[in-house]
Amino acid sequence: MTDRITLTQLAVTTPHGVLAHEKREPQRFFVDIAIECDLSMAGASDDLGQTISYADVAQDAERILLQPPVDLIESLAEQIAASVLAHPAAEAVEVTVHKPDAPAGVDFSSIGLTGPAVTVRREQHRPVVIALGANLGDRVATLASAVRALGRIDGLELIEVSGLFETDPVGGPQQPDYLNAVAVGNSRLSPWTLLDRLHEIEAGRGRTREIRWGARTLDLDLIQVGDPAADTDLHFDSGKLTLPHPRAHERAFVLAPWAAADPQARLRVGRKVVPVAELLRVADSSGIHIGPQWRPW
Ligand SMILES: Nc1ncnc2c1ncn2[C@@H]1O[C@H](COP(=O)(O)OP(=O)(O)OP(=O)(O)O)[C@@H](O)[C@H]1O
Ligand SMILES: Nc1nc2c(c(=O)[nH]1)N=C(CO)CN2
Repeated sequence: MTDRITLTQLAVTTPHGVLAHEKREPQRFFVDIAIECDLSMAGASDDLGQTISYADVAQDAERILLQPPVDLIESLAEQIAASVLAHPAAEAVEVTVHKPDAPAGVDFSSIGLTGPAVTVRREQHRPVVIALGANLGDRVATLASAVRALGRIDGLELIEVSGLFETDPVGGPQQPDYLNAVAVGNSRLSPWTLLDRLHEIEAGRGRTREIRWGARTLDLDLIQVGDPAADTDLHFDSGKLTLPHPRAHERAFVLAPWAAADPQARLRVGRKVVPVAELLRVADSSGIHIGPQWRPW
């Protein structure tokens, strides 16, 4: 991603350093932050909710600099990078912490921002769960080509794809049976960017949206982003995207392939984090059957 939000030379005078006197006597620190994220949606919508507020980033960084003294500017840079990556839209961040007045036993030029500095670059790396479904056309061929397309998304790394499940349609008008599967992986993309990529893959395989829960050549849903067991999962409703997927917890056609792809998987349901295998035990699985064999990747 080439779009960037940058904050340059955030200035804080505060005590940090290895030497005892540095922990008592405040000195100047300057921080540069460059965030890689997709700004096209916010650029089109003029909506702060679709980007990252630079004020939030700056205030978080200042709070980290004002914490009780630490030894290393590496530690400050790492903490600031982590605070930026907590924003859903951040794909990567570069943080530089300058310590121009550091006691190093030598002189640095007095022109410009000189002296020691460290730079760290950290990338987003969130677990993602994607559900696949098809009930029109050559279902196996479409789902296999969708998995290959997922594998080509820059910023998404697939780890496992479940077997196929033949499932009775749930909701909507009378329609053919579905084949369902679930793919799990890791992604550095923002969830909105990833959803856009899923919609492109659907559109490329003849997906149209006329009737809610109607028959479709391909459906790709984003089920979960982040890890609820580590409390790093994203949970919000932004209109265009709700996470986790609001109906996943009760859909055996999602839970069965998900548990097959990742037997340890967990899902946030309201305030609880519940094993997917447990949700599957209580879901109505009467219309779920093992589907045809496949090796999609
Ligand atoms: N987690 C999500 N995954 C996919 N789409 C979502 C999600 N949250 C919200 N949406 C929105 O829902 C809209 C409708 O999606 P879609 O046509 O795939 O629904 P559906 O598959 O018929 O029904 P369901 O949402 O119950 O699975 C999408 O355009 C998308 O913006
Ligand atoms: N069996 C089955 N039923 C559904 C499915 C699906 O993928 N499989 N998807 C729906 C809307 O996403 C609605 N109903």
